[in-house]
Amino acid sequence: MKNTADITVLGAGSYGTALAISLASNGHRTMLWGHEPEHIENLINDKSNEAFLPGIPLPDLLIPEADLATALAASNNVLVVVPSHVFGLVLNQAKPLLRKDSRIVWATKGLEPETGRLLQDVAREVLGDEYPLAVLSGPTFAKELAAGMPTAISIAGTDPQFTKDLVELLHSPKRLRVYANNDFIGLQLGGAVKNVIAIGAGLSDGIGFGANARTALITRGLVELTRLGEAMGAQASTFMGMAGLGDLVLTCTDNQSRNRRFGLALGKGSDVEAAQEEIGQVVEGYRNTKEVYTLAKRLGVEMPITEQVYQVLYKGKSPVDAAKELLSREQKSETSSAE
Ligand SMILES: NC(=O)C1=CN([C@@H]2O[C@H](COP(=O)(O)OP(=O)(O)OC[C@H]3O[C@@H](n4cnc5c(N)ncnc54)[C@H](OP(=O)(O)O)[C@@H]3O)[C@@H](O)[C@H]2O)C=CC1
Ligand SMILES: O=C(CO)COP(=O)(O)O
Repeated sequence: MKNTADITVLGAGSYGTALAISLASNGHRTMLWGHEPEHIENLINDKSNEAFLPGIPLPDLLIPEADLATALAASNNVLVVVPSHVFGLVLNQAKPLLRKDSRIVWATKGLEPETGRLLQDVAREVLGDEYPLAVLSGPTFAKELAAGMPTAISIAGTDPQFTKDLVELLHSPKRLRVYANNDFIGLQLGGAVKNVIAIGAGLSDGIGFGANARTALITRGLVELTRLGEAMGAQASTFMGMAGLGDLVLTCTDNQSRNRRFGLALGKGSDVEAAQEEIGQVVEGYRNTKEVYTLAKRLGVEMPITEQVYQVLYKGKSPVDAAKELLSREQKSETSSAE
């Protein structure tokens, strides 16, 4: 009993801990693995994750664990919540330790660094075809989820039984509403592209533009995301849900979003390094902008907001010039799908 769990979470940062708190609060024994033994020691001693979610108590059913083998042996349900740039690395570490009946779900939002591949492709390459896979995506700030504030999220995967079991584990009538979705690609893509658009919204607000500009960025960001999604085989309707419109509105409008705060700092004149340092946690959109931009170019998909965010982050363009360029684009029809 001591070393068994209903689910194991890999990644003891803000979101991994928030999801583990949520699962344990639902009455499920939840093991939370982190790669830094000292950090895990602190979780055990403090009964909270002071580094990432200060002041929020860890439920008794949440068991911090520093040994990856122990964590993976404890349960067949494995929820990966590490940043996208170490997603492949962590899966490679996990692979020899997985159980035969392991099932893998991730809440990581992003694409593989450099290649821009979806995380499902990384998972398949590392783990082969035998393990059921799933993804969680949607508008969920870790702090609110951990505090038990009402939240809704979407889930999709390769195996209907796994998806159903995950809904059972995560769903809570009081705190967390979980929507099953059948668009595995769309949910992954929504979580990656919204990071880029949130940086764009932050840039716009940082420059001093107002609600009109922010809302236009959200709306046209949704159009870009949908275009890219359709080119990759996702369903357009997915992007009107939690993982599209939902996450865009959340991260483009609220300063809990690190991507938005990163954009804000740049719009106010900080350089990339200083802005990242100021935030001190993962800013997925920084890397993801390059990957989404490259992916869009490869597929011939027009993504003007992503293109301008890319120019600011990687080509030294000033945020004001990027905004001017977006505004001075040729006239378009809003209703034509090609525009
Ligand atoms: N926070 C949020 O509100 C939400 C986050 N997400 C997504 O969840 C993912 C994780 O983000 P989040 O928890 O917020 O990030 P944080 O920056 O809060 O935490 C990241 C955690 O990952 C750990 N980590 C880094 N490298 C490794 C590694 N090689 N092996 C194991 N662990 C590692 C970090 O450890 P260390 O501190 O030692 O580097 C840290 O504990 C991201 O893809 C993010 O987009 C999705 C929805 C909401
Ligand atoms: O994904 C998130 C909310 O859904 C968290 O957003 P940030 O990574 O921008 O903080």
